[in-house]
This record gives sequence, structure tokens and C-alpha cells, in this order.
Amino acid sequence: MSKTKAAANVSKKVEIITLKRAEGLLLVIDTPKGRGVFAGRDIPGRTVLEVSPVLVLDPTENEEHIKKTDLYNYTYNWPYTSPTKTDQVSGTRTPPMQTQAVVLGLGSMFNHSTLQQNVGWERDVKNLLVTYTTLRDIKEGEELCISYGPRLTFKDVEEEPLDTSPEDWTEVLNIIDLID
Ligand SMILES: C[S@@+](CC[C@H](N)C(=O)[O-])C[C@H]1O[C@@H](n2cnc3c(N)ncnc32)[C@H](O)[C@@H]1O
Repeated sequence: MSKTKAAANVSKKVEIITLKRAEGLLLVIDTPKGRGVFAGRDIPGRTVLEVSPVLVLDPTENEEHIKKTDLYNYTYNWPYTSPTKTDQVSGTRTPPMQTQAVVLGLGSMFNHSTLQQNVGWERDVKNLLVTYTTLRDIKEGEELCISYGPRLTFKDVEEEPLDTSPEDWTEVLNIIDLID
């Protein structure tokens, strides 16, 4: 349906946003990171893969409830402006606080990669959207990963395991000797 036809179907004047999802995206169910989004075909760099609407959480509800659930792993930092609170002295609106937003649609399915990040994401705070765009040319079969930033709430499967071979332990013990 075109924007014009969509607008004709609603009684009052509304702003309409074109949503996008690139062709050829696959959801792979059983990866070491859980479900993940993969390229089912070659995708050029700078392609918009997905525009996902978000649900902004009330900061108190987020702290008291959502943080204690698995849903917290599906949220992004998001600025929050209270719809009602005003500054008692000046009468102006209080500055925005930080909260979390649940990303709806495919956005929540992108896994994290520190070194192989090939998708960038951008908040549209006004329209409550996140847009995901390829950072380079992608080959068919590659996983599409974003960066969640430095503070992860889970163990990254791509992290190098500590080498615990005997030679390394000798090295560690030598260092401890030097410290003593
Ligand atoms: C936003 S969800 C991504 C979709 C998720 N894989 C699923 O099946 O629903 C974030 C969760 O995916 C998993 N995940 C994402 N990136 C990961 C990584 N690099 N290593 C391990 N687990 C990862 C973690 O369980 C994390 O809490």
C-alpha cells in the first residue's frame, strides 16, 4: 500500500514512516549465540537491512522489573523524557533520563561481535526506530552482527579462552614469584 493510500485510510493527519526489510535475510535457529540473522545472498555495503520500531520502557519499570528478566537482553539504551514531569522551579520539562527500549521486529535477533561487526545501527529517537545498515559488502552465508558495546551481560562465544596448558602455568607462576 502506498503512503497516500495508507493516509487515506486514517481519519486524522498522521505522519507515516516507510519501514524496510532487505531481501534474503535468514534467521538461523541453532547457532552458538542462539538464533541469529544471516545473509541468504550477497548484500552490498550501506544496505538498509531493517527498520525496527522500539518500545521505550518507563525507567522505574525497567529498573524494578525488566532488568530481572531475559527481556533485558533485548533492550538498547534509550533517552527518556517523562511525558508529565516538569521542573518544580522553572516549570520547564526536566532533562531526559536514560532508560532502555525493547527493539521489536528483526532488530532483536542481531547477535554481537566485537571483531566481526558488519552491521551498524542508528537510533531515531523522535520516531522510535532503529535502522540497521551493512558496514561493508557481505557474502552469502555470513552472520550479520552488530556491536552491543563493551559491557556485555553474557559470555561472548568469540572471546579467546584462556590457554591453560602447563607451559603457560609455569609462566604465570614465574610472574607470581617476581611479584613476591
Ligand atoms: C538481542 S539477543 C540476540 C538474539 C538471541 N541470540 C536469541 O536467540 O534470541 C541477545 C542475546 O543473544 C546472545 N548473544 C548475542 N551475541 C552473542 C555472543 N557474541 N556470544 C554469546 N552469546 C551472544 C546472548 O544470549 C544475548 O543475551
